[in-house]
Amino acid sequence: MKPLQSPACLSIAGSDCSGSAGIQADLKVMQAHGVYGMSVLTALTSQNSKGIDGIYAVHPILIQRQLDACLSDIECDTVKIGMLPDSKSVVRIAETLQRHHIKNIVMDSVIISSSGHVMCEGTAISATIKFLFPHVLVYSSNVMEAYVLVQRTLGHCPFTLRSLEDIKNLIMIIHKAGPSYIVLSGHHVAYNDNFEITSLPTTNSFTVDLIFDGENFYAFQKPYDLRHSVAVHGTSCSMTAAIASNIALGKHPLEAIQKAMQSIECALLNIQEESSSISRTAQLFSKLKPSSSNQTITTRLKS
Ligand SMILES: Cc1ncc(COP(=O)(O)O)c(N)n1
Repeated sequence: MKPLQSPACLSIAGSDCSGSAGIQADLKVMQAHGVYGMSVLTALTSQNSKGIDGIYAVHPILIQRQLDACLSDIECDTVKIGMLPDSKSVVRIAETLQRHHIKNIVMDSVIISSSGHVMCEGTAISATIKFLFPHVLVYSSNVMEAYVLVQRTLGHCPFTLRSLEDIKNLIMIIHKAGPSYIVLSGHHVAYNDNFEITSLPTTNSFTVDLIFDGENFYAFQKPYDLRHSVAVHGTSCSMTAAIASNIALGKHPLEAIQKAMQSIECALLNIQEESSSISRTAQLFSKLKPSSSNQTITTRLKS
């Protein structure tokens, strides 16, 4: 049988020893998409579904060496970036990705975990905006982290978030900092019929996920569901890894984002059905698209 040439994705992220977020989630999602996954570890964490109790950052030089080891050897179609613990790592990563002419960068801002733990130094956020954002193709975030990012970009957020229009303005500010496509998950923000944010959701309230491509907004409205208002551990990592995998498979960024959103929706529905067990979004990807194939998969080595 002729070997199948597999697209390759590199994840730059922290380790979640419990296997739900970070590098471990990314590799599971890439595998489920039939994409060859590589990993550059930025930090070790001790965590599980209940919370994080330790973070140990990898030295920036070792981060750079991991990157060079992968990128000098294997053709890489997409790079996915997650947890970046400090500014020195950000600068090294930005410099190394440019040196290797990496074009498709998909970024998830890992600022505060779903369990409420701070995941990076404040200076890492500023360095990300300055050194990485100008090269980012797709930036994926939730409303809260996007707000923190805008505060860091401008020194303050010039408006209070009261309506969907305010959220769109937030996205426009981020777009000016570099990313070509922005996807903002709004699962924990409830709107009323006038598209105003409400802190007292009713059965008529709804949520909106937004995509911006530099010209148009694409809004995906769905009923507000209290169960979705609490982020499931590892969902944002899985979403970004799915976008990166879809782009590696040759999809246009808009299609890649929408496909990833649909996969996450399906995964979250499965989680509701499996309410007695621990929810792992990344694991549920394997149910959506089994990657079992007897064919040999090869990666393209650099000459
Ligand atoms: C290594 C690592 N990277 C990212 C997250 C964020 O994921 P979540 O917000 O779902 O906890 C995490 N908890 N751990």
